Amino acid sequence: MVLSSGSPIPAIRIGYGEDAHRLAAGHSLILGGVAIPDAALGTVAHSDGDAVLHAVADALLSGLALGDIGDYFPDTDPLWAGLDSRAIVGRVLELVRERGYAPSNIAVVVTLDRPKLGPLRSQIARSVAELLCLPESEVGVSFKTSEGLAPAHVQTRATALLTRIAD
Ligand SMILES: Nc1ccn([C@@H]2O[C@H](COP(=O)(O)O)[C@@H](O)[C@H]2O)c(=O)n1
Ligand SMILES: C[C@@]1(CO)OP(=O)(O)OP(=O)(O)OC[C@H]1O
Repeated sequence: MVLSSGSPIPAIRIGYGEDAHRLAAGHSLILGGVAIPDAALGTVAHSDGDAVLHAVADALLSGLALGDIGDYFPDTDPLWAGLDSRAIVGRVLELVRERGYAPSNIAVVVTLDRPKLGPLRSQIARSVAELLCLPESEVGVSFKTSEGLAPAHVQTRATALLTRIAD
């Protein structure tokens, strides 16, 4: 199979996504589909504010030049208020598969000062992996602090490797 340009359809494609949310008291903190216990601050967002899943979804979309989640779930649409971000990933996975690709592995970096997330690494990786129908071993999750530079802020970055599964 070739593209209209005459180039072969790529067997693998790389995607990259980011997200950031302000943190405030009285909001929940959900990362990768996991509700973080004992978080003093949570994300201020239109949806459930899951910055890990937003970055992962954007990474998948960008790998196929399909825009970003705001194109599919505008934050001006009341329909998406409080949206469970697992639904965003589910829809994005459908779009990826419709184009003949599937995610092979994902790497996520979360920059957050508190709480310490290391003890939840496996739970978050497993949750993201389940959403993408991947083994846990294919989802890498790293945590960083901002060294106190952004204590009321969560920042996420994700890369996705997409592999062609159909012509
Ligand atoms: N919310 C976080 C942030 C970081 N960690 C872990 O702490 C270690 C040191 O982080 P630095 O930003 O100071 O390099 C690192 O091993 C992180 O995994 C964490 O568990 N939770
Ligand atoms: C998820 C959406 C839609 O509810 O809103 P937010 O929760 O504010 O999150 P953001 O990362 O700004 O992505 C835009 C929107 O698609």
